[in-house]
Order: sequence, then structure tokens, then C-alpha cells
Amino acid sequence: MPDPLMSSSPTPATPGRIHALIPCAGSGSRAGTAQPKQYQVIAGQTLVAHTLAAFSRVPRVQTVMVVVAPDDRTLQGQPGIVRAACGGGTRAETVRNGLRALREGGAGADDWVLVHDAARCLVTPALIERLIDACAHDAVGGLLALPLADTLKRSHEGRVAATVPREGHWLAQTPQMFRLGLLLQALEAAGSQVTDEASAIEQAGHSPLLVTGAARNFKLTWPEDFALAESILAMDARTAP
Ligand SMILES: Nc1ccn([C@@H]2O[C@H](COP(=O)(O)OP(=O)(O)OP(=O)(O)O)[C@@H](O)[C@H]2O)c(=O)n1
Ligand SMILES: C[C@](O)(CO)[C@H](O)COP(=O)(O)O
Repeated sequence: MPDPLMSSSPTPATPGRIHALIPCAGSGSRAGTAQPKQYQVIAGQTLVAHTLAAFSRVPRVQTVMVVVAPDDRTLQGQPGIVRAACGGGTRAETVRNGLRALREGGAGADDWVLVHDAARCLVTPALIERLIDACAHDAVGGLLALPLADTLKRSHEGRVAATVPREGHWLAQTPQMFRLGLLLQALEAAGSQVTDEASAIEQAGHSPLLVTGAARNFKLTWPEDFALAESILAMDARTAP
């Protein structure tokens, strides 16, 4: 009987394989778009299509799984993409359900998983490779992140309460790369409110590796982000070999 969570199975797993898991079940409320933001079209393709294309261009990634909401009818029959319609009410739930689907599809507890927001559609194969190269021999795994470039303020009721030393502060990006078994266990223990995979791994007592990401790998969140992303993609197209 086919697995109801999945439209097709990922490649059979051997220890150390690498899978990508793309949470794509959010509503994009801050973006103010008529449909969930991951389905907005920029530079001729939806955000999620740009994201999936980047992962599909990394040969070391064996499985690319996209996790959509249960009532979502999109992204069916995409060559090379495993679709799981088991998105949850929070990003953490979506990722947890997707990890379970990967496991049920044959991925091993020791396999690596790269979790990446569908909405970070400017990720590049080179950035994905950078994270894999840094983490593949690490005991814990890690994430792309950016050291703060600006002065950091803490606020109280709309006014500055303090200037916080920025040294040692990073902005978490995705992908975030951990062993499937460890990550699933950590997310199950952490509950549905953690905002990234690294937080769950930290709560489990580990210290993820910080790997320098890139400004272009921002998460499209606000209405003005779409035009910025589109202009970066247009520049890519002009400078492509
Ligand atoms: N229940 C959820 C919530 C978020 N996501 C995904 O997680 C990524 C990052 O989340 P975010 O940018 O916060 O997206 P939304 O939750 O959709 O946006 P908002 O908070 O503005 O509603 C997105 O690719 C989004 O589709 C998900 O798969 N399932
Ligand atoms: C995972 C994440 O992209 C790391 O910066 C981010 O936390 C997801 O966004 P959300 O607004 O917290 O869902």
C-alpha cells in the first residue's frame, strides 16, 4: 500500500546520504500576497520553484522533498521532487512531519538532512555546497548564518533601552544540516514553537556549527522583498556564463 504521506519514495538510504527538506506550508501572512508567498511568481517562476531548482543542481543531494499543506494541490508530478502533503500549523510541525515522511520513505537515522525555507528562494548551489562541505564531517551539523553588520539595539515600548554588543551575534539562515535521527528526536522534544532546527538541536544539548551564509540568501517576508529578489535574479541572468 503506498504511503499516504508521499506521492513517491525517496531513494533508498545508506548511512551518510544527504536529503533536502523544504517546508512549504506557510501562509505568508506578513507578505500581504493573495496566495501563500511561496507561490508568488518572480523572474518567471514561483519562489518555491527557484528554491527546488537550486537543490536539484547539487549532485550530492539525493532526495529533494517539499512539504506542502494537506489541502494544497500544487507541485504534483514534479520530476525529481518528492512531495509530502503533511505540512503542520507551525514551521516546526511541518519539518517534523516531513522528517517522519522521509524516515517512512526509507531514509536512515544517520542520513543528513538539509532543511531549507521554500521562501529563501535566492539560495545558490554554491551556498548549499559550502554548508555540506563544512558539516559533512562534523559531529553535530550546522547552519548558514550571517554575523551582524549593524549596531544592535534592544527596545522598550518603541524606544531604545540598550545598545547590545554585536560581537558573537549571528542571524540564522537556512539550509540547516543535521542527522535525520538526531533532528527528529530534538524536534519531537522541543515542541512546535521552535523557529529553526538549530534551536531544537541546542535544546538537546548540542552546539551547531555556524557557517557563513550570504546576504542574498534572505527569507522573503515583507511585500518589498519580492522586487528586491526579482532584481537579484535579473542580475544573475545578466551575469550568467
Ligand atoms: N506552518 C508552516 C509555517 C511556515 N512554513 C514554511 O517555513 C518557511 C519560513 O517561514 P516564514 O517565512 O515565517 O513563512 P510563513 O509562516 O509562511 O510567513 P508568515 O509568518 O509571514 O505568515 C516558509 O517557506 C514557509 O512556507 C511551513 O512550511 N509551515
Ligand atoms: C528558519 C529561519 O529561516 C531562520 O532564520 C526562520 O526562523 C524562519 O522564519 P519564522 O518567521 O521564524 O518562521
